[in-house]
Amino acid sequence: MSFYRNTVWLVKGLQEYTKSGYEAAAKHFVPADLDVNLNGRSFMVTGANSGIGKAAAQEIAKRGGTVHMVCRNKGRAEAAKGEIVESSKNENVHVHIVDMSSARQVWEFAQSFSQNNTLHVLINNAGCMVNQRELTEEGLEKNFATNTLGTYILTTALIPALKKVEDPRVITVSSGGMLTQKLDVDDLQFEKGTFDGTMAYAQNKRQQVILTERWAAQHKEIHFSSMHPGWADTPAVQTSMPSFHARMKSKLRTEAMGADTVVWLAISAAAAKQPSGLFFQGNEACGAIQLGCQWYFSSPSPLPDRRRSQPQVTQTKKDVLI
Ligand SMILES: NC(=O)c1ccc[n+]([C@@H]2O[C@H](COP(=O)([O-])OP(=O)(O)OC[C@H]3O[C@@H](n4cnc5c(N)ncnc54)[C@H](O)[C@@H]3O)[C@@H](O)[C@H]2O)c1
Repeated sequence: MSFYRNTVWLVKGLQEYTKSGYEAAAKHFVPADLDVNLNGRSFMVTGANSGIGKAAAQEIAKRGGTVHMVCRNKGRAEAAKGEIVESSKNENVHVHIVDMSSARQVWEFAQSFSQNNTLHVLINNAGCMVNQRELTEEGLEKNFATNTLGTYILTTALIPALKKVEDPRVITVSSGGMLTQKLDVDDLQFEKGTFDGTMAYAQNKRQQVILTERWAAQHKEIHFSSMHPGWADTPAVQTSMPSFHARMKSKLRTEAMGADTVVWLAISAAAAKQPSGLFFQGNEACGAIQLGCQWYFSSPSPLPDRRRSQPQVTQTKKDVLI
């Protein structure tokens, strides 16, 4: 990681990925965008038992949508489901136990789900930052297996089901951390050099953004987006980045703030009017990307402010990215 790139990302992140960054951006939001009745629409949220995924599931359930929670741990999933049902008064909340780091489990789940259910929106939210190099039972590096391969298999396996419905969408929760890395396709398993979990995570998040662009190009019937939720106070941040969490705690967004753009992308008519395949940030100025755009983006203009009727759209420059 370049020192300069990291510094730019951190300085702009302090201004824009924090709670105050969210509050400044929220002045331009259009509340009516989220005033949607989701009765009859079905949403799958991976990693829905905590943090951003649970907050997004809650917002969807509150509006009457059917929620399929894809979680690894049955006890935690059922507890979260209970809270969501209680707060939303919506009984259409279902738990599916799947370890997203297991390619076999993800594939088998997606096949059986598609045969028995309808799906309108897939939210790829489950993610991890494992700081030691660990392998899954299938012999894959764990961050890659969870963040990239699990997301890839679930999405591609559900594409036929998504193509059968009206207004299908896929939202992938990436991270602004991906801006610190160019894609490195030569070492997807992080076998070379000293292992760095933060770098592996940033590579995976970059891979999710590029997959989103590729899916959008290949499957025009489906609306794809990737996004950065800002810096939110969630279990992942507390456990995987304890010193960052300790320093930033008072500045971090709430889980609901982190989920806000996910929900907007998943349910609003305004989001569906955006071109498919873009990367969104949850706040207005998207300055880290703007500064990073010398390397990553073809135009110095901001990424779409998701609540404006006439957003500026910035496309990624693939030759620079790759
Ligand atoms: N919180 C932030 O500041 C922040 C910033 C950028 C991106 N993100 C992204 O947001 C997403 C949600 O993270 P969060 O911050 O809410 O943390 P979180 O820990 O609350 O949520 C992560 C979820 O993923 C699930 N998960 C992890 N590995 C899994 C596996 N193998 N199988 C099934 N589920 C698995 C966890 O159980 C949990 O429910 C992640 O993709 C993360 O990378 C978060």
